[in-house]
Amino acid sequence: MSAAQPPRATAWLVGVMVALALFGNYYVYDSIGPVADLLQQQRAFSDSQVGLLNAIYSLPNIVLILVGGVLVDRFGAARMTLVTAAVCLAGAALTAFSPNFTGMATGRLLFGIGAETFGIATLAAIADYFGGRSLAFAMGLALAIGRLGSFGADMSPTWFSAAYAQGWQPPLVIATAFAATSFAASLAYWWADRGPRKAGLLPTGRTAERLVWRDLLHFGRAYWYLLALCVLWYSVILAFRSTFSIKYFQHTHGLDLATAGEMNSYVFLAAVFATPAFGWLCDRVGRYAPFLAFGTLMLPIALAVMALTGWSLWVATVLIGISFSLVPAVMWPLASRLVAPNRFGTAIGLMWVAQNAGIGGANLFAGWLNDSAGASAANPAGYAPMMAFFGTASVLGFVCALALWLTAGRRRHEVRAAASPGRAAAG
Ligand SMILES: N[C@@H](Cc1c[nH]cn1)C(=O)NCC(=O)O
Repeated sequence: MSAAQPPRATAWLVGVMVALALFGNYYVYDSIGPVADLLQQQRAFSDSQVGLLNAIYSLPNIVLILVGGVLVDRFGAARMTLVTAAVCLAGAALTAFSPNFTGMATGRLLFGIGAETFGIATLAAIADYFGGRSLAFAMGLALAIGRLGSFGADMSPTWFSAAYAQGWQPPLVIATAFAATSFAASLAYWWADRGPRKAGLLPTGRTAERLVWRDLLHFGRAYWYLLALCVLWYSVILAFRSTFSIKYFQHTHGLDLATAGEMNSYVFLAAVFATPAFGWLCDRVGRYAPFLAFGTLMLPIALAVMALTGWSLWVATVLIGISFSLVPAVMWPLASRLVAPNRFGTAIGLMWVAQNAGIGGANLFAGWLNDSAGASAANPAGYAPMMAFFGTASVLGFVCALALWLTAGRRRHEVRAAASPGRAAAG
């Protein structure tokens, strides 16, 4: 980090541009769930095909996200944000305008190739401008605006009901317009970044984020618990919330599309406010692992409430909302405490590789389970295997959180790690 920093006003301007770019990107990410039922009715897509439209986002990133991190280090956050936003826009357009499933799937593939590296580039952008001052809060806020995009996608059947009345395509054209907004914001960020970068006010190289291949697997036990938890928790929450939950609410709880989308969206809306608030709270209290364990426990309880009781969907929605706000708010700062600072990039890259494999696999497996059991409005019991799968994975995630707590998350570990980041890895 250079001693001089960009002016605060410039930092916040860049923060706003990056947050806007994330908003559009997360809207597109979550744009498939609301049209899942329409794709089945109008284009006769199976659940496996719908699952594949989201899985194919994750699958290339099992490898590419490692390359993406290196490219961000080499070419800088602004350029990579711009380039990847353009790739995402092309992918969203291809998804919306393709006449067949293969074209749509190719569009989602392209979007996925751009979007995960875009995620790293935007984190790096915030680190460039807020390193050493309000970094966690700024990252929490940017993530929160991204969640607002996910909320918008879920609310879209209500907000853009006329578009949905015309069929599956107009909602995806709207998603393309949001991808264009994301590209425009990335362009504005790239433009605003030129001055401070030329003036030498930004880091010239992020060696701490560079991948060191020979060190790739040399992390402490606690890190591996966190990685396993990241895979299990994100696989359940994203495969369920972003792909199958709206359909599940429609078919098993008798909600119409707009109400099901709204119900799903409240999880994201809660996260908009709660994610930065929980991050702030953990920083104040100085404890992470207990909050993480609590957040992960909420997920299996929510799934059990949905699958096994006749309770209002509100109960499960509140529980998932807590989990979805708390776990990401704690996971990324905790990761920085579990590994040495100069290996943080490698650690996140590896976590996202495994996370993408998990999300892709969970989407495919859940779609296959639904198809095999004939899950539909006429056969709501057919969703039971999918819920059992998600329930089991989320319980295993909680077990990993407990193991992490015992290994490196006791008060003495966390106090020591605060004094010297990365030391908890030894615990
Ligand atoms: N690797 C991303 C996956 C993602 C989730 N939503 C959009 N992309 C990630 O983990 N991001 C952090 C997050 O919690 O959104």
